[in-house]
Amino acid sequence: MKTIILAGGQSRRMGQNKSLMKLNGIRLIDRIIGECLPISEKVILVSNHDLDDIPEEVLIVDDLSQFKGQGPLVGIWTGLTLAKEGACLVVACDMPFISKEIAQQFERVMMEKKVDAVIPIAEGRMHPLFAVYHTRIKDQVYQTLLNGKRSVQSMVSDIQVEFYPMDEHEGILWNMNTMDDYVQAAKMTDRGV
Ligand SMILES: Nc1nc2c(ncn2[C@@H]2O[C@H](COP(=O)(O)OP(=O)(O)OP(=O)(O)O)[C@@H](O)[C@H]2O)c(=O)[nH]1
Repeated sequence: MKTIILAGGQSRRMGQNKSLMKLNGIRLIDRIIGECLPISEKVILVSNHDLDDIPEEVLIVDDLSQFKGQGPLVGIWTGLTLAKEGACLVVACDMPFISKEIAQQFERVMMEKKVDAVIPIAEGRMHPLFAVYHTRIKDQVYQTLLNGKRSVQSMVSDIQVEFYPMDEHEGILWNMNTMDDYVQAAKMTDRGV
């Protein structure tokens, strides 16, 4: 499996680049790369920002196309295009507690059910920014962007999706948008920030 890490957002609600904030002394982006590298034949980091000290095996790119910076769906399309073939784990850089074992589970389900995507669902809400997508949907994603739609949810209705229930592991899907979220995330780790 390949991995696409989305880190090209503006972090307006946080007021600073979320991917560089530290938990347990480790930048969020490094936590995510560290979790994904062992299960990935290739890691594509779609960032739009200057990032230092990223492992050399990670491919760092900006969003491709005229839609650069217009949301996570643009980053997904960029990653799927560069990945070329096969299953791709998509991960947002603001999800500190993602699990490589669960990601591998998504991939297994994709193979078994022969679907375009496996997306976790918890308490009735889907979490499309920690999910596995097949590269074969990239033209549909581009068409969604051309149609003026930017939400990942709007693309999901056009593809074959298997939803993966995660009510018991909801913490894995937790994401950080605000300073309050960051304080809470720090409490959930051993040594805080
Ligand atoms: N490549 C890429 N990633 C993006 C883009 N917009 C958001 N992301 C990433 O998608 C994930 C979810 O982003 P959001 O929290 O919705 O948006 P954000 O811009 O980071 O934050 P806000 O400005 O507070 O909405 C994060 O990992 C972002 O870095 C984009 O235009 N391109």
